[in-house]
Amino acid sequence: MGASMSTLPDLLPDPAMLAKAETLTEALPYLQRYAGKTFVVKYGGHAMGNPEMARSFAEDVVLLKAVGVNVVVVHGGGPQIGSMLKRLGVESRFVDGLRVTDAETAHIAEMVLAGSINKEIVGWIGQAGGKAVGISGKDARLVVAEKVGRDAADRNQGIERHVDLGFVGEPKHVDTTILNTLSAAGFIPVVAPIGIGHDGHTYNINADTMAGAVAGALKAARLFLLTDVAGVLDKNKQLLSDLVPGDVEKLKADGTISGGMIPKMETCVHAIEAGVDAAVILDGRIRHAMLLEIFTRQGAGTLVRAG
Ligand SMILES: Nc1ncnc2c1ncn2[C@@H]1O[C@H](COP(=O)(O)OP(=O)(O)O)[C@@H](O)[C@H]1O
Ligand SMILES: CC(=O)N[C@@H](CCC(=O)OP(=O)(O)O)C(=O)O
Repeated sequence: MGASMSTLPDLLPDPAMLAKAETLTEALPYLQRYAGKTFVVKYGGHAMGNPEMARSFAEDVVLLKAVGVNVVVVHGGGPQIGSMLKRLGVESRFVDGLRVTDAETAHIAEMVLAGSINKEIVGWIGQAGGKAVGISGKDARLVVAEKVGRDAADRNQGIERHVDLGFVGEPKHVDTTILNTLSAAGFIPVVAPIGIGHDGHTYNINADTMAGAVAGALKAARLFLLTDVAGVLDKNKQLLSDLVPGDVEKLKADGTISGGMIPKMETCVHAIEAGVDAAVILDGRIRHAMLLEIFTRQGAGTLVRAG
Protein backbone atom coordinates (compact mmCIF):
# COMPACT_ATOMS: atom_id res chain seq x y z
CA MET A 1 0.00 0.00 0.00
CA GLY A 2 1.46 3.38 -0.94
CA ALA A 3 1.65 5.86 1.93
CA SER A 4 0.35 8.64 -0.32
CA MET A 5 -3.17 7.20 -0.67
CA SER A 6 -5.70 9.40 1.14
CA THR A 7 -8.77 8.17 2.89
CA LEU A 8 -12.04 10.08 2.29
CA PRO A 9 -12.16 12.15 5.52
CA ASP A 10 -8.83 13.80 4.61
CA LEU A 11 -10.44 15.16 1.42
CA LEU A 12 -13.06 17.13 3.33
CA PRO A 13 -11.98 20.76 3.60
CA ASP A 14 -11.70 22.61 6.86
CA PRO A 15 -15.27 23.85 7.69
CA ALA A 16 -14.08 27.45 7.98
CA MET A 17 -12.53 27.30 4.50
CA LEU A 18 -15.70 25.65 3.16
CA ALA A 19 -17.81 28.49 4.62
CA LYS A 20 -15.61 30.99 2.76
CA ALA A 21 -16.10 29.11 -0.52
CA GLU A 22 -19.85 28.97 0.10
CA THR A 23 -19.90 32.74 0.65
CA LEU A 24 -18.34 33.15 -2.75
CA THR A 25 -20.80 30.76 -4.45
CA GLU A 26 -23.71 32.58 -2.73
CA ALA A 27 -22.38 35.74 -4.36
CA LEU A 28 -22.15 34.15 -7.84
CA PRO A 29 -25.67 35.01 -9.13
CA TYR A 30 -25.24 38.59 -7.93
CA LEU A 31 -21.81 38.88 -9.54
CA GLN A 32 -23.34 37.69 -12.83
CA ARG A 33 -26.33 40.03 -12.50
CA TYR A 34 -24.35 43.19 -11.74
CA ALA A 35 -21.27 42.92 -13.98
CA GLY A 36 -21.33 45.87 -16.38
CA LYS A 37 -24.05 47.70 -14.39
CA THR A 38 -23.67 51.12 -12.74
CA PHE A 39 -23.93 51.71 -8.99
CA VAL A 40 -23.97 55.21 -7.51
CA VAL A 41 -22.85 55.33 -3.89
CA LYS A 42 -23.56 58.36 -1.73
CA TYR A 43 -21.14 58.51 1.17
CA GLY A 44 -22.49 60.90 3.82
CA GLY A 45 -20.42 63.04 6.13
CA HIS A 46 -21.74 61.19 9.19
CA ALA A 47 -20.76 57.81 7.73
CA MET A 48 -17.14 58.98 7.34
CA GLY A 49 -16.67 58.68 11.10
CA ASN A 50 -13.43 56.81 11.60
CA PRO A 51 -10.49 55.36 9.62
CA GLU A 52 -11.76 51.77 10.09
CA MET A 53 -15.10 52.63 8.43
CA ALA A 54 -13.34 54.57 5.70
CA ARG A 55 -11.10 51.60 4.92
CA SER A 56 -14.03 49.17 4.77
CA PHE A 57 -15.99 51.57 2.52
CA ALA A 58 -13.02 51.94 0.15
CA GLU A 59 -12.48 48.16 0.02
CA ASP A 60 -16.14 47.63 -0.93
CA VAL A 61 -15.91 50.21 -3.71
CA VAL A 62 -12.69 48.68 -5.09
CA LEU A 63 -14.10 45.14 -4.91
CA LEU A 64 -17.23 46.20 -6.82
CA LYS A 65 -15.09 47.81 -9.50
CA ALA A 66 -12.90 44.70 -9.67
CA VAL A 67 -15.94 42.49 -10.39
CA GLY A 68 -17.04 44.71 -13.26
CA VAL A 69 -19.47 47.16 -11.65
CA ASN A 70 -19.12 50.80 -12.74
CA VAL A 71 -19.02 52.52 -9.37
CA VAL A 72 -19.53 56.26 -9.04
CA VAL A 73 -19.08 57.79 -5.57
CA VAL A 74 -20.88 61.01 -4.63
CA HIS A 75 -19.90 62.27 -1.19
CA GLY A 76 -21.24 64.65 1.42
CA GLY A 77 -19.43 66.40 4.23
CA GLY A 78 -22.02 68.45 6.11
CA PRO A 79 -20.41 67.97 9.56
CA GLN A 80 -16.95 68.76 8.15
CA ILE A 81 -18.21 71.99 6.51
CA GLY A 82 -19.81 72.86 9.86
CA SER A 83 -16.49 72.48 11.73
CA MET A 84 -14.59 74.58 9.20
CA LEU A 85 -17.22 77.35 9.32
CA LYS A 86 -16.95 77.30 13.11
CA ARG A 87 -13.15 77.54 13.01
CA LEU A 88 -13.43 80.50 10.66
CA GLY A 89 -16.10 82.15 12.82
CA VAL A 90 -18.78 82.01 10.11
CA GLU A 91 -22.30 81.34 11.35
CA SER A 92 -24.24 78.58 9.69
CA ARG A 93 -27.75 77.17 9.93
CA PHE A 94 -30.02 74.68 8.21
CA VAL A 95 -33.56 75.30 7.07
CA ASP A 96 -35.64 72.38 5.74
CA GLY A 97 -32.47 70.24 5.85
CA LEU A 98 -30.52 72.65 3.60
CA ARG A 99 -27.64 74.91 4.64
CA VAL A 100 -28.37 78.60 4.13
CA THR A 101 -25.41 79.47 1.88
CA ASP A 102 -24.13 83.01 1.34
CA ALA A 103 -21.17 83.71 -0.98
CA GLU A 104 -18.58 83.16 1.76
CA THR A 105 -20.22 79.90 2.89
CA ALA A 106 -20.36 78.66 -0.72
CA HIS A 107 -16.64 79.35 -1.02
CA ILE A 108 -15.86 77.45 2.19
CA ALA A 109 -18.22 74.56 1.29
CA GLU A 110 -16.41 74.17 -2.05
CA MET A 111 -13.02 74.27 -0.32
CA VAL A 112 -14.03 71.52 2.13
CA LEU A 113 -16.07 69.33 -0.24
CA ALA A 114 -14.10 69.56 -3.50
CA GLY A 115 -10.80 70.04 -1.66
CA SER A 116 -10.06 68.14 1.52
CA ILE A 117 -12.90 65.58 1.69
CA ASN A 118 -12.81 64.71 -2.00
CA LYS A 119 -9.07 64.10 -1.92
CA GLU A 120 -9.32 62.13 1.32
CA ILE A 121 -11.79 59.69 -0.27
CA VAL A 122 -9.65 59.46 -3.40
CA GLY A 123 -6.73 58.61 -1.08
CA TRP A 124 -8.64 55.84 0.73
CA ILE A 125 -9.71 54.22 -2.53
CA GLY A 126 -6.13 54.42 -3.77
CA GLN A 127 -4.91 52.75 -0.57
CA ALA A 128 -7.42 49.93 -1.18
CA GLY A 129 -5.95 49.40 -4.66
CA GLY A 130 -8.43 51.36 -6.82
CA LYS A 131 -7.83 54.23 -9.22
CA ALA A 132 -10.10 57.06 -8.09
CA VAL A 133 -10.38 60.45 -9.77
CA GLY A 134 -11.83 63.28 -7.70
CA ILE A 135 -14.01 65.87 -9.43
CA SER A 136 -16.88 68.18 -8.57
CA GLY A 137 -20.04 68.92 -10.51
CA LYS A 138 -18.15 71.82 -12.11
CA ASP A 139 -15.69 69.55 -13.92
CA ALA A 140 -16.64 69.06 -17.58
CA ARG A 141 -19.93 70.77 -16.62
CA LEU A 142 -21.08 67.51 -15.04
CA VAL A 143 -23.84 69.24 -13.07
CA VAL A 144 -25.34 72.54 -14.13
CA ALA A 145 -27.35 73.79 -11.18
CA GLU A 146 -30.05 76.36 -10.61
CA LYS A 147 -30.70 78.28 -7.44
CA VAL A 148 -33.37 76.53 -5.36
CA GLY A 149 -36.34 78.67 -6.32
CA ARG A 150 -38.52 78.38 -3.27
CA ASP A 151 -37.88 80.16 0.00
CA ALA A 152 -37.55 77.78 2.90
CA ALA A 153 -39.75 78.01 5.96
CA ASP A 154 -37.66 78.68 9.09
CA ARG A 155 -39.67 77.85 12.19
CA ASN A 156 -38.05 79.32 15.27
CA GLN A 157 -39.81 79.74 18.61
CA GLY A 158 -43.18 79.27 16.97
CA ILE A 159 -42.61 82.04 14.40
CA GLU A 160 -42.34 81.09 10.73
CA ARG A 161 -40.04 83.18 8.53
CA HIS A 162 -39.35 82.66 4.85
CA VAL A 163 -35.66 82.42 4.14
CA ASP A 164 -33.76 82.83 0.88
CA LEU A 165 -31.34 79.88 0.85
CA GLY A 166 -28.73 81.83 -1.14
CA PHE A 167 -26.34 79.76 -3.25
CA VAL A 168 -28.09 76.44 -2.67
CA GLY A 169 -28.54 74.71 -5.99
CA GLU A 170 -30.54 71.89 -7.49
CA PRO A 171 -29.20 69.93 -10.46
CA LYS A 172 -30.89 71.03 -13.68
CA HIS A 173 -28.72 69.26 -16.21
CA VAL A 174 -26.35 66.34 -15.72
CA ASP A 175 -23.87 65.60 -18.51
CA THR A 176 -22.59 62.10 -17.77
CA THR A 177 -19.81 62.17 -20.42
CA ILE A 178 -17.00 62.62 -17.90
CA LEU A 179 -18.35 59.81 -15.67
CA ASN A 180 -18.75 57.38 -18.58
CA THR A 181 -15.28 58.24 -19.89
CA LEU A 182 -13.61 57.71 -16.51
CA SER A 183 -15.54 54.51 -15.75
CA ALA A 184 -14.81 52.98 -19.15
CA ALA A 185 -11.10 53.65 -18.65
CA GLY A 186 -11.11 51.80 -15.32
CA PHE A 187 -11.25 54.83 -13.02
CA ILE A 188 -13.66 55.35 -10.12
CA PRO A 189 -15.16 58.87 -10.25
CA VAL A 190 -15.53 60.54 -6.84
CA VAL A 191 -17.87 63.54 -7.08
CA ALA A 192 -18.21 66.49 -4.68
CA PRO A 193 -21.73 68.01 -4.50
CA ILE A 194 -20.88 71.39 -6.00
CA GLY A 195 -22.51 72.63 -9.21
CA ILE A 196 -21.95 75.45 -11.64
CA GLY A 197 -24.82 77.75 -12.60
CA HIS A 198 -25.61 79.16 -16.04
CA ASP A 199 -24.95 82.44 -14.22
CA GLY A 200 -21.37 81.28 -13.45
CA HIS A 201 -22.02 81.05 -9.71
CA THR A 202 -20.89 78.17 -7.54
CA TYR A 203 -23.83 76.27 -5.99
CA ASN A 204 -23.83 74.15 -2.85
CA ILE A 205 -26.00 71.07 -3.46
CA ASN A 206 -27.33 68.65 -0.85
CA ALA A 207 -25.29 65.49 -1.40
CA ASP A 208 -28.31 63.14 -1.44
CA THR A 209 -29.93 65.30 -4.12
CA MET A 210 -26.69 65.32 -6.13
CA ALA A 211 -26.33 61.53 -5.88
CA GLY A 212 -29.95 61.00 -6.93
CA ALA A 213 -29.57 63.27 -9.96
CA VAL A 214 -26.33 61.55 -11.02
CA ALA A 215 -27.88 58.08 -10.53
CA GLY A 216 -30.96 59.11 -12.54
CA ALA A 217 -28.89 60.49 -15.42
CA LEU A 218 -26.79 57.31 -15.49
CA LYS A 219 -29.91 55.08 -15.20
CA ALA A 220 -28.00 53.29 -12.47
CA ALA A 221 -28.98 49.79 -11.36
CA ARG A 222 -28.59 50.87 -7.74
CA LEU A 223 -28.33 54.04 -5.70
CA PHE A 224 -26.85 53.43 -2.25
CA LEU A 225 -27.25 56.10 0.40
CA LEU A 226 -24.83 55.37 3.25
CA THR A 227 -25.84 57.08 6.45
CA ASP A 228 -25.75 56.66 10.24
CA VAL A 229 -28.93 54.63 10.84
CA ALA A 230 -29.82 51.02 10.02
CA GLY A 231 -32.26 52.21 7.32
CA VAL A 232 -35.78 53.58 7.50
CA LEU A 233 -37.26 52.73 10.90
CA ASP A 234 -40.94 52.50 11.78
CA LYS A 235 -42.44 54.08 14.88
CA ASN A 236 -41.30 51.08 16.97
CA LYS A 237 -37.74 51.52 15.69
CA GLN A 238 -38.05 48.37 13.57
CA LEU A 239 -36.34 48.33 10.18
CA LEU A 240 -38.61 48.72 7.15
CA SER A 241 -36.70 46.54 4.71
CA ASP A 242 -38.85 47.00 1.56
CA LEU A 243 -40.64 50.14 0.43
CA VAL A 244 -42.29 51.36 -2.77
CA PRO A 245 -42.39 55.05 -3.77
CA GLY A 246 -46.09 55.19 -2.79
CA ASP A 247 -45.17 54.47 0.86
CA VAL A 248 -43.08 57.62 1.19
CA GLU A 249 -45.93 60.16 1.27
CA LYS A 250 -47.62 58.10 3.98
CA LEU A 251 -44.44 57.88 6.07
CA LYS A 252 -44.02 61.65 5.76
CA ALA A 253 -47.65 62.43 6.55
CA ASP A 254 -47.81 60.25 9.69
CA GLY A 255 -44.47 61.57 10.97
CA THR A 256 -42.60 58.24 10.75
CA ILE A 257 -39.81 59.94 8.82
CA SER A 258 -38.52 63.40 9.65
CA GLY A 259 -35.44 65.63 9.34
CA GLY A 260 -32.70 64.42 7.01
CA MET A 261 -34.65 61.25 6.19
CA ILE A 262 -37.23 63.27 4.22
CA PRO A 263 -34.85 64.58 1.49
CA LYS A 264 -33.21 61.13 1.48
CA MET A 265 -36.48 59.34 0.75
CA GLU A 266 -37.52 61.99 -1.77
CA THR A 267 -34.19 61.43 -3.50
CA CYS A 268 -34.95 57.69 -3.69
CA VAL A 269 -38.37 58.35 -5.23
CA HIS A 270 -37.02 60.85 -7.80
CA ALA A 271 -34.18 58.50 -8.72
CA ILE A 272 -36.61 55.62 -9.34
CA GLU A 273 -38.84 57.92 -11.42
CA ALA A 274 -35.74 58.86 -13.44
CA GLY A 275 -35.02 55.19 -14.24
CA VAL A 276 -32.86 53.88 -11.38
CA ASP A 277 -33.85 50.24 -10.68
CA ALA A 278 -33.71 50.53 -6.88
CA ALA A 279 -32.36 52.73 -4.10
CA VAL A 280 -31.03 51.43 -0.80
CA ILE A 281 -30.57 53.26 2.49
CA LEU A 282 -27.74 51.57 4.34
CA ASP A 283 -25.93 51.92 7.63
CA GLY A 284 -22.47 53.17 6.69
CA ARG A 285 -21.26 52.47 10.24
CA ILE A 286 -21.46 48.72 9.62
CA ARG A 287 -18.30 47.27 8.12
CA HIS A 288 -18.82 46.09 4.55
CA ALA A 289 -22.48 47.14 4.62
CA MET A 290 -22.55 47.42 0.82
CA LEU A 291 -21.09 43.97 0.17
CA LEU A 292 -23.54 42.37 2.61
CA GLU A 293 -26.44 44.12 0.87
CA ILE A 294 -25.33 43.29 -2.64
CA PHE A 295 -23.89 39.81 -2.37
CA THR A 296 -25.89 37.99 0.29
CA ARG A 297 -29.45 36.73 0.33
CA GLN A 298 -30.39 38.62 3.50
CA GLY A 299 -29.45 42.13 2.38
CA ALA A 300 -29.30 44.96 4.87
CA GLY A 301 -30.94 48.36 5.13
CA THR A 302 -34.08 49.61 3.34
CA LEU A 303 -34.66 48.84 -0.34
CA VAL A 304 -36.92 51.22 -2.26
CA ARG A 305 -38.08 50.08 -5.68
CA ALA A 306 -40.97 50.60 -8.06
CA GLY A 307 -44.06 48.70 -6.94
N1 LIG B 1 -37.98 56.95 10.29
C1 LIG B 1 -36.67 57.21 10.33
N2 LIG B 1 -35.79 56.20 10.21
C2 LIG B 1 -34.46 56.44 10.27
N3 LIG B 1 -33.91 57.67 10.43
C3 LIG B 1 -34.73 58.73 10.54
C4 LIG B 1 -36.14 58.54 10.50
N4 LIG B 1 -36.71 59.76 10.62
C5 LIG B 1 -35.71 60.66 10.77
N5 LIG B 1 -34.52 60.06 10.72
C6 LIG B 1 -33.23 60.77 10.85
O1 LIG B 1 -32.59 60.86 9.58
C7 LIG B 1 -31.17 60.84 9.81
C8 LIG B 1 -30.44 60.55 8.50
O2 LIG B 1 -30.42 61.71 7.70
P1 LIG B 1 -29.14 62.72 7.69
O3 LIG B 1 -28.81 63.12 9.09
O4 LIG B 1 -29.43 63.80 6.71
O5 LIG B 1 -28.01 61.73 7.17
P2 LIG B 1 -26.67 62.00 6.30
O6 LIG B 1 -25.92 63.12 6.98
O7 LIG B 1 -25.98 60.68 6.38
O8 LIG B 1 -27.11 62.36 4.91
C9 LIG B 1 -31.02 59.80 10.88
O9 LIG B 1 -29.81 59.93 11.61
C10 LIG B 1 -32.25 60.06 11.78
O10 LIG B 1 -31.92 60.96 12.80
C1 LIG C 1 -27.28 72.71 0.51
C2 LIG C 1 -26.65 71.83 1.53
O1 LIG C 1 -27.20 71.66 2.63
N1 LIG C 1 -25.49 71.26 1.20
C3 LIG C 1 -24.77 70.37 2.08
C4 LIG C 1 -23.70 69.67 1.26
C5 LIG C 1 -23.01 68.55 2.01
C6 LIG C 1 -23.93 67.41 2.38
O2 LIG C 1 -25.06 67.26 1.96
O3 LIG C 1 -23.33 66.49 3.24
P1 LIG C 1 -23.97 65.28 4.06
O4 LIG C 1 -24.47 64.29 3.08
O5 LIG C 1 -22.82 64.79 4.85
O6 LIG C 1 -25.07 65.84 4.92
C7 LIG C 1 -24.10 71.19 3.24
O7 LIG C 1 -23.74 72.35 3.04
O8 LIG C 1 -23.94 70.59 4.31
